[in-house]
Parts: sequence; structure tokens; C-alpha cells
Amino acid sequence: MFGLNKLFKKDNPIEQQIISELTSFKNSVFPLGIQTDWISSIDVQKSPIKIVLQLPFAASCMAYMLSDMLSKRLNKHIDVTITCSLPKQYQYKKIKHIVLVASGKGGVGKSTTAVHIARALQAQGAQVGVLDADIYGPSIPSLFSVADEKPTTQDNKTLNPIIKDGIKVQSIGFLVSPEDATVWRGPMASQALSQLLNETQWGEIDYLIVDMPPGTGDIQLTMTQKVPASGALIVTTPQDLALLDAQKGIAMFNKVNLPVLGIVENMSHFICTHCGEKSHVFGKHGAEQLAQRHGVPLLAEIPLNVEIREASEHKQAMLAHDAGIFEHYIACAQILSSMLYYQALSTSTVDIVITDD
Ligand SMILES: Nc1ncnc2c1ncn2[C@@H]1O[C@H](COP(=O)(O)OP(=O)(O)OP(=O)(O)O)[C@@H](O)[C@H]1O
Repeated sequence: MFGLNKLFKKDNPIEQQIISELTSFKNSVFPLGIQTDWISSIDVQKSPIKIVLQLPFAASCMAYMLSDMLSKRLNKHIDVTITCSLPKQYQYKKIKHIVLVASGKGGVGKSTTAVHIARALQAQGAQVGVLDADIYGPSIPSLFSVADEKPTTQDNKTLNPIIKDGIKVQSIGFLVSPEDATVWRGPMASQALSQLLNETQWGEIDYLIVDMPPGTGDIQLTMTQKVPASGALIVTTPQDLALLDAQKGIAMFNKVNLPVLGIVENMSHFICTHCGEKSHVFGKHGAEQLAQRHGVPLLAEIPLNVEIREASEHKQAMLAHDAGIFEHYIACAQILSSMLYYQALSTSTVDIVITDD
């Protein structure tokens, strides 16, 4: 509460109103409001009024909506800037969070989703890595258009990740041919994943996104057990078969007590570019019902979209940050990042001091 006293001692009424609006603002990214110690500065002398927030998760794109909300409420021109600085709590080496991206069924857009969520986290100020553990079809190198590159080594023991657009990329596809990897059994695959995780020079990373092989069998289970992850994201399409397999994915993660952070429904609907009509090509409400049944959030409903397909197939072109469709990934990344912050907060040890008074 130190921050609150410090800030409220200032007697500028506009400043006080801004603080009060920010701390009482709640949505899915700020479920408990904006804490006063996240407010770095408020400059009411400037026009527009400048506010700087430093968040412990990656949600800098919330700045637009907060600027708009405050400008309307105070009837003044207010400009919010957000930076991201995660607490220095490491889950593994210098990695703060590891998130597994999984799907029960192949071809639902798991790798595409993993890549764009990674990019959305990075676009919001986080340091991000992507580890491609999909032994059946490692597509991350081609999605980042680094398929022809090979990781280098300085000490002949560890590998440097490939760095693309500021994201550190490592893939099983850089090291073994897919033909060799598809015949692996669980222990070999999980051993390869551990090696890639341990023997890559990740440096300091906020979020390591792991693209898992599709399916819910022995291989995926042993791989999950080998990685000290914060949680898993399940990607599915609205089709019955995909949903059934997504359910098996939830059961698999429950079995090993790994929190399912949420479900992403990919190819959720199609919006006609001519008339704007929304059609549910593969069915409706399936992922929503699945999420409700298992008490996990539905983090995004990503449309079937030609820009997404072209971005992954034209290899040289990733989905541009300013493409309208990218907003779906931004929104998903913000909630994911906020959830991970609150999850870590609730699991970190609290020292209880009992005093006489
Ligand atoms: N929302 C979308 N709209 C249009 N095309 C998409 C969308 N999501 C993914 N795709 C396309 O679907 C194909 C499969 O995607 P992707 O490789 O990401 O699936 P996957 O689940 O990782 O597959 P697997 O795990 O079997 O390798 C790709 O051609 C990709 O461009």
C-alpha cells in the first residue's frame, strides 16, 4: 500500500482522478485493476497528459484502450504508454515462463498459432523464444523463414538459437530429418526435447513457446513431463473430431497436473470479404462449450483467414503486426501473459509473520 499513499499524497485533482480511474478499471487483462505501483509517471503539465505504466506482463497494446477510456472519462486528451518488465522469477535457467502449445489433432493450426502468439508477446515488449518440438512435422523454421539456417555453437556443447525478428528460434528440424524423427518413441522424443531445451543458449527470456507434436499419446505425455512448463494452450478447430481430441489433450495435461491456460479456437469462423457476413464453416460454440465444461478460458476465436494462410505459406512473409487479423493474437497474448503473472503470484511462497499485537 506504500505506492497508494505515495501517489495520493499529491494534491493535483486530475492526477488523483487518473489514479482512481486506473485502479478501478477491470477487464480480462486487468482482472484486479491496475496497481498503483505499475504507474511510473503522470505528467499533467503536458498536453496531451502523459501517463507511463510499467506492467509485469506483456500488454502494451492496452495503451490505446486506456488512453481512450481516460480521455473520455476526464474529457481531456490523455496519452498512455505501456512498457513491459516481468519480475525476475525464473522457471528454468533464465527463462521466466514456458508455455506448451498443443493440439489433440494435427493440422488445426497449432504451429501457426504458436508463432503468432510468440510474435504478439514480442510486439508488446516481451523477450520471446520459440522451441519447435513437433517431431512429426517441424514447421517453425519455415514459418520464421529460417529453414536453410543451422544453429551455430561456440563451445561444441551448446547451440545458439537462430534469432529472427528479435525472437530466439530453435527446432528439432534443424538437427534431424523428419523421416528419422517420426519413428521415435516417447523416451527418444522427450530426450531430444530436453536436450534442445538444456543445450540451447537461450539467455534471458520472458516466454518460451513450445510447439508440441500433435496428439495425446505416449510421446506427448513423456515430453510434457520433461519440461518445467507454466501451463499449456490447446489449439482446436470447431469440428467435432478436433474438439474430441482437444478434450483428450485437456485430460492428458490434467493427468500430469499441468494447468491448461486456455483454449484457442482456430478457423473459428469465416468473414466474407465482400459482404462481411460471418459464417461458422466448421460448426459453432464447440470450443466455448468445451472450455466451460473444463473450467478453462476460451482465449481466442481466430477466423479462417486468407492472410494467415498466405503468411505461413509464403514463408518469406510473416503476418504483419499491423494486419487487422493480428489483433486476435495480440488479445490472446495479453490475457495469456496476465494469467501467467497472476498464476506465478498465487503459487509463489508468502512469508506469514505472526506478531503479538
Ligand atoms: N486461421 C487460419 N486461417 C487460414 N489458414 C490457416 C489458419 N490457421 C492455420 N492455417 C493454415 O492451415 C495449415 C496448417 O496449419 P499448421 O501447420 O499451423 O497446423 P498444425 O496444427 O501445426 O499442424 P501439424 O501439427 O499437423 O503440423 C497451414 O497451411 C496454415 O497456413
